Amino acid sequence: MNSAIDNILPGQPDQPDHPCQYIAGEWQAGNGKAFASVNPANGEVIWRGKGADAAQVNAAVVAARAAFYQWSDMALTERLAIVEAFAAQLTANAEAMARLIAEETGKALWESRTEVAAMTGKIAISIKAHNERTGTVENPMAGARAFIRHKPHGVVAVFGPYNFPGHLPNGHIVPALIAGNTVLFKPSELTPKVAEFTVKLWQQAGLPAGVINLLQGEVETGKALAGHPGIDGLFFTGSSNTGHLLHQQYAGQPGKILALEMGGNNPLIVKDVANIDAAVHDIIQSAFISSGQRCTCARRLFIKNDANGDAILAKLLEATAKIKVAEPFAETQPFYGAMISAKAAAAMVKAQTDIQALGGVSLIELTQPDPALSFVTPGIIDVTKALPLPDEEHFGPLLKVYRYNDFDAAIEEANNTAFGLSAGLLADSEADYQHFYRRIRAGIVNWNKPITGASSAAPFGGIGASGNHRASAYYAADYCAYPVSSVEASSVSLPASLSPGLSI
Ligand SMILES: NC(=O)c1ccc[n+]([C@@H]2O[C@H](COP(=O)([O-])OP(=O)(O)OC[C@H]3O[C@@H](n4cnc5c(N)ncnc54)[C@H](O)[C@@H]3O)[C@@H](O)[C@H]2O)c1
Ligand SMILES: O=CCC[C@H](NC(=O)CCC(=O)O)C(=O)O
Repeated sequence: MNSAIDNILPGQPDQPDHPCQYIAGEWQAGNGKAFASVNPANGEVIWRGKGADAAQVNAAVVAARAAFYQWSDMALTERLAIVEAFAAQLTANAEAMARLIAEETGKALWESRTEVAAMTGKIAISIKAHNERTGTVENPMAGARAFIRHKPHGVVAVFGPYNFPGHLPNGHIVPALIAGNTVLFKPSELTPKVAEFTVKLWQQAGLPAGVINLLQGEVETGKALAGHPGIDGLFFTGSSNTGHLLHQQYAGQPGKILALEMGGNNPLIVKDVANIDAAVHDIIQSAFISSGQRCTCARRLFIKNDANGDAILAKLLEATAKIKVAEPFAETQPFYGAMISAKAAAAMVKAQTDIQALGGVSLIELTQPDPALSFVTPGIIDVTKALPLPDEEHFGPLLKVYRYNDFDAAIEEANNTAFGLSAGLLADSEADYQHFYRRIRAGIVNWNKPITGASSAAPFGGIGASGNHRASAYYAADYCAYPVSSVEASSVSLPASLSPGLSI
């Protein structure tokens, strides 16, 4: 196989019918609806293709099923050699992948590079997690051997979001393959180009035909895959709305494993912090990184109604006004680039207008300078007098500020959400943190650190409307395999004494 990068780059806009589906080890054109990927920073179409129709979804499920025994029967070391070859492909093509992510998502190049690093880092972490969490244990037993082992589910579907088109699907795909599953990958329709490149790297790594299948397309493709009776599990990262639909769809099917990684309406409380610049840094990293397009981003900031709170807010406004927002490839890199689409940017402007109508007072107005493009400047809005607000995730750089007098009341309001992904406290007092930790309900709880930038070496997931108790990242190993308990002896033998009432 030729590893020259020209041979593995994804399709271009002048190839509307290019083979963008990868089924049974063959690239083929989609037979479904045409769709396109747009560079959000300049509005140019960068990729065109046709979605997979129901017959292609079925063919991919059949291919994944056919490949399952070959893949799961392989020695773990053999599977790992291929997964590590994928890591090597990623490393060799890291800059191309980072540029693609920046081009397709609008994410600043510096940050896109960190996404690729997270993808590569995922390999060693997933191998460690597989061995640690789903390895083999032998327990002592007289006259036999007792084992705890783990088996792959079979054929699993992976659904990815647009905001980390490489790293987050990779966070399901890598542990699923290590465990011995075969995979059907349905990426976001907003980022098909990154998905195509990723799967080409798997192909280059020597993954056997059918072990990974790529099904590109819009919502119809997603529905056809999620509803296909031939899959054994579905690992989803995306919005809470879609996750809830899938949860309903999977009701009454206890035999299928469903892992849902969804959004949040994440709180960050600030209380009595001496280092105001550091607090402001952590607030900005929490609220505005990736133009606020991270599931972990702080959406609600609770600031104490005192002189310290006033000083932190004043500095926050000053620093936010200076945040550089620009083209992802700008020579002097911006803090963040474009949002995913002009439509998403306009939705943030509308969210702000709606909150203003409910009594919110903008301290810094979020703006979309050019309605044809996807750039938005960060906004901060005081909602203290606008409560109660709808409990929604606004997936962009709009931070809602609540001024509070009482710490417990602030924690109560922080918990006043159906979501429960990330939460944080910036405070100098450890006793305050211990109290906060005991009361707050979230899957990620940080103290004096940003609430974004979670480690792949830790579990990553939320409660409530944020997830279904199947945390990803380090704990992804858990949902990629099921435990099997075995008692084994090399021959049958009569026990030394028979149970009462039995004679043989
Ligand atoms: N908890 C996490 O780990 C995490 C990480 C990243 C993003 N997110 C969340 O993801 C969201 C942003 O991503 P998004 O807008 O791409 O999510 P989305 O829910 O719109 O799409 C996710 C995937 O689901 C597919 N899909 C959409 N509707 C479907 C349906 N009815 N049936 C089957 N498939 C369907 C899409 O094509 C896509 O592949 C935000 O809410 C964010 O908080 C969560
Ligand atoms: O947008 C949501 C993901 C945000 C990101 N989380 C991770 O990268 C989790 C780690 C992993 O899955 O390996 C963040 O916390 O910024």
